[in-house]
Amino acid sequence: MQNLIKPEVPIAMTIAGSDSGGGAGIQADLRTFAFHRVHGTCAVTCVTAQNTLGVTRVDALPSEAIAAQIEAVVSDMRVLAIKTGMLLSQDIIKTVARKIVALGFSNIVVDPVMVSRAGVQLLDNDAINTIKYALLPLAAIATPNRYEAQILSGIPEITTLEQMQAAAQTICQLGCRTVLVKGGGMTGNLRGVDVWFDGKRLEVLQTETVDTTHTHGTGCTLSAAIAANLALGLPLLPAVQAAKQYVTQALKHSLAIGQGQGPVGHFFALL
Ligand SMILES: Nc1ncnc2c1ncn2[C@@H]1O[C@H](COP(=O)(O)OP(=O)(O)OP(=O)(O)O)[C@@H](O)[C@H]1O
Ligand SMILES: Cc1ncc(COP(=O)(O)O)c(N)n1
Repeated sequence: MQNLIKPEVPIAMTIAGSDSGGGAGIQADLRTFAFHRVHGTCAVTCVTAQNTLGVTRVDALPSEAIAAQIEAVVSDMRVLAIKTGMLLSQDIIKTVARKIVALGFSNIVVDPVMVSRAGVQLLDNDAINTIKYALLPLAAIATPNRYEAQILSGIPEITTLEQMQAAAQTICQLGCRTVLVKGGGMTGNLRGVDVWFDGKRLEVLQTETVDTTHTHGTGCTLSAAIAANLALGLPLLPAVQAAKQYVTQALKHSLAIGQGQGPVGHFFALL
């Protein structure tokens, strides 16, 4: 039988939390990597008890356990891109940042998970500052949502395209190579419009607005798809553009499962 997995299959890693409901976090990231034919590895940072209605409990793993997972993978496999997701505590963020520095990785996608789409702050202020000053400067791209962009840029309320663009420019000054301010949480005709900035060039990324409430996991899926595309060798902007197309398709095939916000459909091409 033909061996379908090529020995040179690209490898990516997600450093993120587990979502028991399977819609976001590690579960969404690994499905996204698989869709892109990228071998997915992971370091689990925390375990959430979560479903389509929300999170009922979060348990963090010890920082040493997270560092050991990263070490086990990178000491054995050639990881080409990493994405970070829910890092939960200042201690975990510092551990992950130290590991990234020590390994000298550059294809780092930082999804600065701090505030849910509903606007609920998930991290304390010390942890937020550590993301801002220790992790973001290591990022090839940071992907804040509307609320995270408000915190990172200091713009109190982002409601217009001009404010998204100003936020992207300010966040870039924190030291990340590029930034994508995501517009899933915007309203009206800005819903689903993202702004990308690389220090010089501002791009507005728009596909189509998908009219669905089943949007759980869009942020995780987008950042994982960017990491997969970087592992596949795409330059930054094309990696983001392709990832946005993927999320749009996944949203169009989102799953109306559970009683709340269902997840996006990662494997639409197989349906
Ligand atoms: N209804 C939609 N139609 C089209 N694109 C969307 C829609 N909702 C979100 N997106 C896109 O999904 C991607 C993720 O952005 P979003 O702002 O939803 O991130 P997030 O808030 O981190 O995600 P989550 O809601 O999962 O926490 C962005 O590219 C955004 O434009
Ligand atoms: C474990 C975990 N990580 C991240 C998110 C946010 O996900 P998203 O912003 O994609 O909805 C989540 N709900 N659960």
